[in-house]
Amino acid sequence: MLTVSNLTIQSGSFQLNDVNFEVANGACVALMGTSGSGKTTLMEAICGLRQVTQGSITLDQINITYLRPGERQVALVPQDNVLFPHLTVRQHLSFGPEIQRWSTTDIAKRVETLANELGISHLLDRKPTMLSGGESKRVALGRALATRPKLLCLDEALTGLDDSTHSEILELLQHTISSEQITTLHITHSLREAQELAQEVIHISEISQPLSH
Ligand SMILES: Nc1ncnc2c1ncn2[C@@H]1O[C@H](COP(=O)(O)OP(=O)(O)OP(=O)(O)O)[C@@H](O)[C@H]1O
Repeated sequence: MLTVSNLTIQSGSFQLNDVNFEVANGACVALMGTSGSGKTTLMEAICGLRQVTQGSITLDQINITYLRPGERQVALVPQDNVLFPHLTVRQHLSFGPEIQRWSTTDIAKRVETLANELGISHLLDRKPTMLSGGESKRVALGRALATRPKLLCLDEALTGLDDSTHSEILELLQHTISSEQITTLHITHSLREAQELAQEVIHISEISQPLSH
């Protein structure tokens, strides 16, 4: 379970005050709110990419507030995927497990499982420039899930896809979240998308104190 308690984040002149919410194990919560209300700032703090000034973030009862990003077991899929241009799809899927020094056999097994689950087995030797938007999204998701993180953070990860690719990736996410049994926090501006993917929709204005600039 993800528990965010009394969290305050200062980012330049922007402040997010006293944020409180939970995501139950294996559940998907959609985080909504107006543009500039601090959704990405909050997600980045959970991932360890922004410092917090007060409060705590716990994941399965472990206080991760001050851990380095790589120690948190939290994975992020940003809107623009940010794939590594020089790495193949296989290398993207192996990236996290290699950093965590998994055995070669375990890495090969995990890559095979994920590639099957995400429908990218035929793309394993390609580099990002040879992938479509939907294929790139599958790879970004695979890279995020490779080390079996406890929490998956999706920051407008479905924005910018054409209608049919959007439906295809939404379905894939529903399937993957349930088969990997992963706790998920999903930022979106689409209520329909939020309702289709998440069991609960929360608005940042409801879980924080009024913003001050
Ligand atoms: N590095 C920074 N320094 C100062 N202010 C920043 C910085 N990054 C973001 N902000 C400001 O912080 C506020 C929150 O931004 P954030 O990206 O978290 O909002 P958001 O809710 O995710 O917006 P959107 O829905 O448009 O993506 C905005 O007012 C933004 O201008």
